[in-house]
Amino acid sequence: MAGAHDDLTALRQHIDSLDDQILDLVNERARLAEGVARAKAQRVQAAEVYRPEREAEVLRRLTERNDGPLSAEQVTVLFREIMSACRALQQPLTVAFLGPRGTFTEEAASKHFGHGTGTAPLATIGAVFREVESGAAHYGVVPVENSSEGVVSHTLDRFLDSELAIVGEVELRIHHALAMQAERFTAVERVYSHQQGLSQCRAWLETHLPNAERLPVASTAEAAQRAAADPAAAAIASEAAAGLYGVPIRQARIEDRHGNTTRFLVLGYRSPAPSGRDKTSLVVSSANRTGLLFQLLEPLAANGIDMTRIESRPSPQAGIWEYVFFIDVLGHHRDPVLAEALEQVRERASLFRILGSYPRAI
Ligand SMILES: O=C(O)C(=O)C[C@]1(C(=O)O)C=C[C@@H](O)C=C1
Repeated sequence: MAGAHDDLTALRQHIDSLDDQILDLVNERARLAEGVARAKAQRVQAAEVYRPEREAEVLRRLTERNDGPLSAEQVTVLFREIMSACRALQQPLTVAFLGPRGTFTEEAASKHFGHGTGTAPLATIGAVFREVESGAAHYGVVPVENSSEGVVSHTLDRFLDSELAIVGEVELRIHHALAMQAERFTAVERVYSHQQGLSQCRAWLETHLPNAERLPVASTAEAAQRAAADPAAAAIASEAAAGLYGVPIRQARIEDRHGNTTRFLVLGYRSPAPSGRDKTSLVVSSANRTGLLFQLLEPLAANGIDMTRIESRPSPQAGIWEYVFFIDVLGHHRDPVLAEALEQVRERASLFRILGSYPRAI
């Protein structure tokens, strides 16, 4: 036994000595980041602290170099937090998100910006846009689509009358938990969640709570708040929301589909420089005519551009049955081939706006 104890002591001493080195190195890195901030401040043009393209480059380089035992995901989480702390030394940033606290959007904002960034919950998607437009927040995070439930149309529509750019995207695996005060499912008379939460757990609810009333509310976090106040209610929410509002989790991971993922957009003023693996979002429209969509998209196909998404929405200005198309393609709008293809689309469209080029989600 004495041998095992000695081993443990020696291992911990070794860990202590590595921790000392890590601490010194992280502080040395932070001093360099402060130097970067001073260098940026001397340039009139590019004074922005947050550089999504540089952060993406750092994370990609390190995950490629990593050969474990830490996973690529763990390395990403660690280095996002290191950069978040370095960024906070340069300038404290505020990120508005679709609240209240405990929403998946808050989780997406923390995943992307790390915990060194201040976050502010806003009640609606429109309010997140306004908070960034007014300068009250530096950036905003809003949901845009879910892998099982489709697009969040309000987010797309809001871009039609906003000057804001897309500066990033975040993908988050969504795990829903059933949280409630009661210990037995038979005590549950109603289940609260966001409409998407109720839909994403439909089969589970049919099996386990067939008789409970399903009540959609504004967010999964609000559902957790309601379950905290009502002993006959359950909430479908994140484990974080259940913990935050003090509602016991009775079953974790009740979503019907295991790959359930939501994509969020990061809103800001200026979209970043190329990172090498980017996506570009645009909105286009034109007077309705035969073959319109084909004509608008033809330059993308002809130039070998990969389209990852297209959504059509009724145009708010034009007559009925006129549409605007929200399109995502791979590449940065400054890449010569994509720039040429986009120019050809612009010539064919009556409405054409690049919403932003930004690093693909990591
Ligand atoms: O390289 C920069 O521009 C920095 O400001 C440094 C740093 C980093 O910590 O690596 C911090 C903030 C930026 O978003 C990108 C990277």
